[in-house]
Amino acid sequence: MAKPVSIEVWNPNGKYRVVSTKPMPGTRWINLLVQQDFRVEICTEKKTILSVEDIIGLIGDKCDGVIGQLTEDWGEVLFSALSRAGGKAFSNMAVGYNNVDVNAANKYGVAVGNTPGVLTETTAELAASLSLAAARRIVEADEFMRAGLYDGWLPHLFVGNLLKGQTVGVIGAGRIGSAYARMMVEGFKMNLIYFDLYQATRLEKFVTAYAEFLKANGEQPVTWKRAASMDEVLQEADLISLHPILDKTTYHLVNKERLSKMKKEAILINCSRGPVVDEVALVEHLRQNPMFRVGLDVFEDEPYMKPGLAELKNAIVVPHIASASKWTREGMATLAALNVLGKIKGYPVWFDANKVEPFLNENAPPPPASPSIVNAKALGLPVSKL
Ligand SMILES: NC(=O)c1ccc[n+]([C@@H]2O[C@H](COP(=O)([O-])OP(=O)(O)OC[C@H]3O[C@@H](n4cnc5c(N)ncnc54)[C@H](O)[C@@H]3O)[C@@H](O)[C@H]2O)c1
Ligand SMILES: O=C(O)[C@H](O)CO
Repeated sequence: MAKPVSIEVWNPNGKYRVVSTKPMPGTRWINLLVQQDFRVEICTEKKTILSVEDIIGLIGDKCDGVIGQLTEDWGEVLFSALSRAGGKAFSNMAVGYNNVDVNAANKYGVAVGNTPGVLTETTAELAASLSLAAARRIVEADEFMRAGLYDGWLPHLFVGNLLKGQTVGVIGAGRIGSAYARMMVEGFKMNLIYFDLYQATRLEKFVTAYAEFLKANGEQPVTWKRAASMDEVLQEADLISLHPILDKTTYHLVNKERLSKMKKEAILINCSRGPVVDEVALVEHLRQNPMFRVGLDVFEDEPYMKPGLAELKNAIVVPHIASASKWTREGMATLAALNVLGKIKGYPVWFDANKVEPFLNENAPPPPASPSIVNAKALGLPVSKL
């Protein structure tokens, strides 16, 4: 028997019932649902990570849709509970959906939404921040100052790496990986090497055009290369940032063997998902190679870190905040709510999940569509022609 959980209710007499497993930033997402006759229930439980049992309690006997979080285990048990309650729609408030068993959702005919398009630049900016912080040893230097250890300028004090002219490696050059690559190439004039299963044509065109611009201005042009293998990136790059999705093919993509292929003074950044890196092997590698540095936003067993990581000076660790800008988080909440709203109202799926601007315009009603449903094809859902 599921325990009762505390909730906040908006529009108690609404025709449709939608549950959000967490309070989400902004109020637009609530207003949009309320305007369309939805009763909105928001779980206000203090506990950060809700269990499957907690969520079954929230779903109850009648529930049309749920907005959930990447910390929750959306599998067979939850989708069957949602389906029994008459539910048709679920949306993660996240672009990544490795916490969702999409096959189970398909089995119960539940649409699964995610929130691409609003996280790209914000997440890439955090990866760039970690890159600079690691290259210039900013966290170590900050701790040193606060500890009262600074007693005057010294030629060797906190010497780090110059990024200009070095090579940035991107593994997974999709939306975020490409945005990060552009920032590092354009901002710091780094050369690019990337590995992805698909060609990043727009990124390649951008770097080519930027190289021509630099050359025309009498500056050293930047270069780019699509690597034939991931190992090529590991061997050649001075700074490597991981941006693939997490699935069976990317689990422990960076392991002991691959770490050993990287330059001794390389920097590794992970703003994708923790299990993409074998964190035990990483801790050992950081111990053995004090000049190797990492910047991590995500961890293998979140919210925990593997033993030893927290003590290492050559690691910068932040708590999964890559998407934490106000605009992005409010946008994620809006897109997640509209995914669920659209499916329940019988709207089609938006024609391009990467072009979500019309849904974010606060001065106009959103298009009558679900912005991004990952199993639209499997469920045979119609696509908007707008
Ligand atoms: N830390 C955070 O807060 C945060 C924020 C946003 C996204 N993310 C994570 O970042 C991921 C990527 O987001 P995105 O919007 O750029 O997605 P995306 O789908 O646009 O890009 C992912 C890229 O990874 C590539 N890829 C897949 N398997 C690969 C493999 N085996 N080797 C190399 N490349 C591979 C794909 O071809 C694709 O180009 C999300 O799935 C999510 O897990 C994390
Ligand atoms: O996948 C996502 O959207 C992120 O991890 C949230 O920050």
